[in-house]
Amino acid sequence: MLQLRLAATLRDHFLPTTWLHVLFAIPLLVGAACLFTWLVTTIQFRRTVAQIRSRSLAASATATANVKPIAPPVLPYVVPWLGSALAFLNENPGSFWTMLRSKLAETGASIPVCTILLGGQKAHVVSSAAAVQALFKSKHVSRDIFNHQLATKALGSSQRDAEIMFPPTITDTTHDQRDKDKADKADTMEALNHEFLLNQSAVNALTKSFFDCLQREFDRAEFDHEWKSVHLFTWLKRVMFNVATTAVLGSTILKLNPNLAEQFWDYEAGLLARFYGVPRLVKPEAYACLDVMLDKTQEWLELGRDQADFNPADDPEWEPLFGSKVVRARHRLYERMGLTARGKAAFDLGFLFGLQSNAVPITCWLLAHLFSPMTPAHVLPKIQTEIKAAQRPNGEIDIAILSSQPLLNSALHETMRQYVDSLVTRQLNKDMIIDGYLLKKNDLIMAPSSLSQHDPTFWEQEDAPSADSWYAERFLKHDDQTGRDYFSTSWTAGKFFPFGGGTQVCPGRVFAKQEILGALAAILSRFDIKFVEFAGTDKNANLVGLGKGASGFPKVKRQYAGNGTLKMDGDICVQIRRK
Ligand code: HEM
Repeated sequence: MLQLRLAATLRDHFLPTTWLHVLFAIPLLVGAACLFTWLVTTIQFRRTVAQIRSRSLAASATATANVKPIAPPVLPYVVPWLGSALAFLNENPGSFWTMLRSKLAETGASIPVCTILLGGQKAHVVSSAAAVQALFKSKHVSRDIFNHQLATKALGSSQRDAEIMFPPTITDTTHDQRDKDKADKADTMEALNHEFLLNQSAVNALTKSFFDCLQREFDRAEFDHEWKSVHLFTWLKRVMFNVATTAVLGSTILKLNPNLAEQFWDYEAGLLARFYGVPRLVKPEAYACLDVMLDKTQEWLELGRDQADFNPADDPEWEPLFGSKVVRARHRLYERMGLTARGKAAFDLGFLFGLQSNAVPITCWLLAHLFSPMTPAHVLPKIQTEIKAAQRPNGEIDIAILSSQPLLNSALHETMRQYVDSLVTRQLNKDMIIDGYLLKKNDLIMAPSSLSQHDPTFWEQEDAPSADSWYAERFLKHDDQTGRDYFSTSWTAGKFFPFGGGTQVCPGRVFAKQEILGALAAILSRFDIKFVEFAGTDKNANLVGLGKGASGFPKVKRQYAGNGTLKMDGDICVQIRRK
């Protein structure tokens, strides 16, 4: 009634009849198109689910898995072409995957692969252990499109530099081609990462530099033998960032840009907004520091070029200008590749992202849980005992012993399970069958860590605590013969992959574990720390006390799905003194 009256008023006073019809027809048509899309996609979804159900009944009746592959169900959507893009692009961490999980659970069928439409692009989301493992093993997937988009949109490189840095992956090759590829591979980033990041002696050298710098920072810290109140993570986040940067990239980059630590967390928080092409107007903060950081990084690279220090004669484990061997090797490779100065700076910042964006927040979350009054009281003392067992008589930490401590490892892996939110994304270079589903060439395939790492049907087996809660002992198994607990992840294959998987699994994973455990051990062995209360930020971004109750425990910051480890919104206030 109201609409009709409004139409009559508009017609009589303002608009000619034809315009009025158009004005009212547009929203009606859009609404009808959306309703139609929702109906069609819902019917299609239900039909595929029914097919999946009858397929699994047939398979179990004949006791064979030999069933004809079908296309996965497509999650119903309302807006044509856009599909689930708007829901996917929300900044409430984990919510899209929780919605997807409950939609699939409602069907009552087991659906290990489901397709979502993201702005015209089909993406197959895999969640069963078998499907994720098949993805990691496949030789017919690559990260080419993802890498190019990352380089040009998120890191700020030119198209040309992105093409040089990420040449197209060749997956179907002849014998000759394969031999040629092998020879070419010797001079790639992958080979470089193996030599300078994954090789155990390289990792140990990086860890040693990290420890040396940490030692100096801790000696410099303004803590005495008297108790002092501090917000632990505000202090630690900066210390760890500067120490890891110095150990890996050298101290000069920080001298040239003393605000790198602050700029970095804005750059980091905006990475996926830039990657998804969210306009500057909508999210100016995501772009604000990119140019400044690129300029400063370029300045640092130019200093190196002038001083010709990419190739120091004795290639030391560490020197101030470019830090570690891995960074100097990267710069020599950039030169051979012919990257522009801007491109080199963009990829160095990308490397800094890899180095910092997960290890620092994981260390903070781990400490937050260890000091939280909600964590059972035996956990922290047990971890302190394990750290003590790894201390040499002179107080130094033996990293090999530290890395083999069961509870410490379990707590670290539980923290990664809980907080790493990465989106392993590949494109299909060929039609592929995964876990009985037919996936088409050129589609995307995604393994969201959050979906698998929070799956209650897997993590809550044998009465284990809720998949959404932090449980220090989750990765401990009991050995009846020795009567001891040991740490194990072998039972989690395909369900726990904080470092991604396949040929592009994180090359920094070995160093990351040593760095996090080493930082934790160094803090707990050098300082006495007493938990006072949780802290949160008020409207003016000042830290305020929130008491000791569960509601004060730090929240996760808003971020897009897959932006790496969730960032902490909050802190803990502690009393600290030197031992
Ligand atoms: C807890 C700490 C860390 C986590 C959870 C983590 C996670 C990841 C993930 C999920 C990927 C993508 C893998 C894929 O697509 O399958 C990745 C890539 C990468 N990470 Fe890490 N990472 C961590 C620490 C580090 C550290 C300390 C470094 C550097 C020393 C590093 C360097 C890199 C690099 C260079 C890549 C890109 C590799 C490529 O392009 O193929 N990461 N990381």
